This record gives sequence, structure tokens and C-alpha cells, in this order.
Amino acid sequence: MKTILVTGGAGFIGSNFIRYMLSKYKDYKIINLDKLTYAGNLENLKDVEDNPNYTFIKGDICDKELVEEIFSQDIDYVVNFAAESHVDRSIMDPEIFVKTNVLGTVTLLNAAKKAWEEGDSFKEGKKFLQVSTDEVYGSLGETGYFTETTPLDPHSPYSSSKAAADLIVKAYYDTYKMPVNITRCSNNYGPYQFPEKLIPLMINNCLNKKPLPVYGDGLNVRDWLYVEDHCKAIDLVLHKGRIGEIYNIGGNNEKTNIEIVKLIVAYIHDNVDPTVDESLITYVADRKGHDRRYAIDATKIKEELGWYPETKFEEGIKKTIEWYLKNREWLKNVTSGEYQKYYERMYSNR
Ligand SMILES: Cc1cn([C@H]2C[C@H](O)[C@@H](COP(=O)(O)OP(=O)(O)O[C@H]3O[C@H](CO)[C@@H](O)[C@H](O)[C@H]3O)O2)c(=O)[nH]c1=O
Repeated sequence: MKTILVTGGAGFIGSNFIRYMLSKYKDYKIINLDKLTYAGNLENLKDVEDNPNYTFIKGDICDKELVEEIFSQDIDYVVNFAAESHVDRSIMDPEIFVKTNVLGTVTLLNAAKKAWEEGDSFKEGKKFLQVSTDEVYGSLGETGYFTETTPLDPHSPYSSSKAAADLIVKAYYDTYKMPVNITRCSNNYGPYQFPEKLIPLMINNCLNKKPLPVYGDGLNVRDWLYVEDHCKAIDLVLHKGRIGEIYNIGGNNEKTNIEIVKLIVAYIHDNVDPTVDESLITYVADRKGHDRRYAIDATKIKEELGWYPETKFEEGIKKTIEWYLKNREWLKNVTSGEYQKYYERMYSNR
């Protein structure tokens, strides 16, 4: 029996993680603390909202009083997914990224430390897991991989805020010996991803026959990881990861952006609407400071914890597109209102 505080559980990866953990551990309690920003959506958790082991609390990880009050319950693990996560938004509005990603993390760390400290050490069995990103390592050329010892070299306001948060988490381990882990994942894809990110944005635009905006030359490379494989990796690190360690989590699946876009177009063309074709592809101005290539070396998590990405990309992308096709109402709801304004601001003069 464990109680896990999951922050940002109404977002894409967080909601997939909550669903995965509730079905795997029938005796675990999950508290989901989520601010419900534009990217958080309780619809993502409709199927588990009545589960007696699940509690939702609406709130901000920067709210010290609220976070401390949550820790009046006996929390065993914290998994911190809560973050502003979209690189393009961070280029437009950096401040909220620093606030949520850095101050939010330190607020959570402080509350956990206060609740878990026992004399000059920590109660048994506690852990703070910080969910981070491979973007903290910066950008690769055509060869090489990020390992856990690759120096931090973030470029965007988003990745810089995540790197800062990682360093604060590390400082709590180095200074107080607080039981922590940091995981750094590559690009996730799968059900419930908000359609500002490459894959769901392209699916949504294909379904609406809107131009498909490809940044720069379309040859930037990302390493795609199916979200459920990521959830399995976090579960393993939470239970078996060595305290104080960082674990990279990658899909071992590098693709250029244009390959991804063409694959989505072909699927929609063949299975949904034959009038959708590559003529929708529109090359637009590049993202400022656009990292060229991310690729993860996940040897450490494989050798220490036996994790590897189980889902083949061909299978994962098919499942993902089919999920969006089955959930058009969800897609319609999340792309109304604020999304339209964002889309205009983001894409109108590129
Ligand atoms: C939205 C969009 C993206 N792109 C390009 C930019 C990138 O090279 C690639 C993927 O873009 P995004 O889906 O925004 O993801 P990216 O910037 O790689 O970052 C993601 O992956 C990171 C992990 O690597 C996470 O830490 C971030 O939170 C997550 O947003 O596709 C386009 O060409 N056109 C687009 O409209």
C-alpha cells in the first residue's frame, strides 16, 4: 500500500501514468494535483474518476499552503509531471515556464522534505521523482547520443527551466540526502497528447484539411517514445531506481519531422479521406534556436532495471492515429477557445 502524489496528472503523460498505475497496483492510492491549465483536462481521466483509490485536487504546485496541506497525508512518493512543456510557447512567454517549472519544483521539494525528514535523515521508503527531458542536454549533430553524463546545455526557455529544476532536485540530494531520482525522456507520443505538439497537431490539421506547418527544412530529428513505455519506465525507476541517480528514457526510434508528417498524411489518405495528401505540407519559418537532433542512450535503465521500449513505432503511431480518430469529440473540445487564439498567434505570420 503506497500513496503517490502525482502532479500534472491531468496532462498527457501524467494522465497516462495515473491510468497505468491504478490498473497495475490495486492497493495504491493516487492523489492528482493539477492546476488545469490549457493543457490539463479532466476528460483525460474520465474512466478512472470514480476509482476509490483516486483523488483529484485542483491547484498549483507553486501554492505552498496547499502543497503542505496535501503532505499532512502520508505521501510515499511524489512524481512531478507538472510543467509548462511546449517549446514554442516558452519562446513567446518565458516567465510562466520559470515560475511553474522551477519555483513549483522547489515548493514541492520543500514540502516533501518537511514531511519526510526524520532527525538528520529521511523516513524509509520515500522518494521524489522529477520527470525531466532530454532537451536539457541541448542538441546533437548527425552522430552521437545523450547519456546521463552528457553536460547540460539547454537552449530554449523551456529546456533551461527544466535544467534548472533538475539542478535544484540534485541539490536536495547532494545537500540533504533527500531520496530523489530524475528521469529524462525523449519525445513522447500516444493518446491524450495536446494538439500543439507535432504528431497530434498534424493529425488534427489533416482531419480538418488545414496546412501542415513544417518548421525549417523538416530534417530535425526526434527520438519517439510511446507514452505507455515511458510510464513503465517511471514505474521501474520509482520502485527500483538507485537513490540520487538520473535515468535516460528513450525510444531508440529516430525520425525526421518530415518523415513523421508524411506517414500521418499517408495513413489519413489511405484510411480516412483520400483527398488529404502531401500538398497540405507547408514549410514555414523555423523555430528560433531549433535543436537539430535528439537521440537518447538508454543503456543505463536497460542494464540496471531491465527496461526497454516495447512498442514498435509502426504499431504505436497506428494506435495513436486511431485513438484520435475515435476521439474526435475530445479533439474538437481541446482545439476550441484558447487553442484557436494560440494557433493564430503562433502560425499566422510564419
Ligand atoms: C508543433 C510543430 C513542431 N514541429 C517540429 C519541431 C520539432 O523539431 C518537432 C517536434 O516538436 P514538438 O512536438 O513541439 O516537440 P519538441 O520541441 O521536440 O519537444 C517535446 O519533446 C521534449 C522531449 O524531447 C519534451 O521535453 C517537450 O515537452 C515536448 O514538447 O517538430 C514542426 O515542424 N511543426 C509544428 O507545427
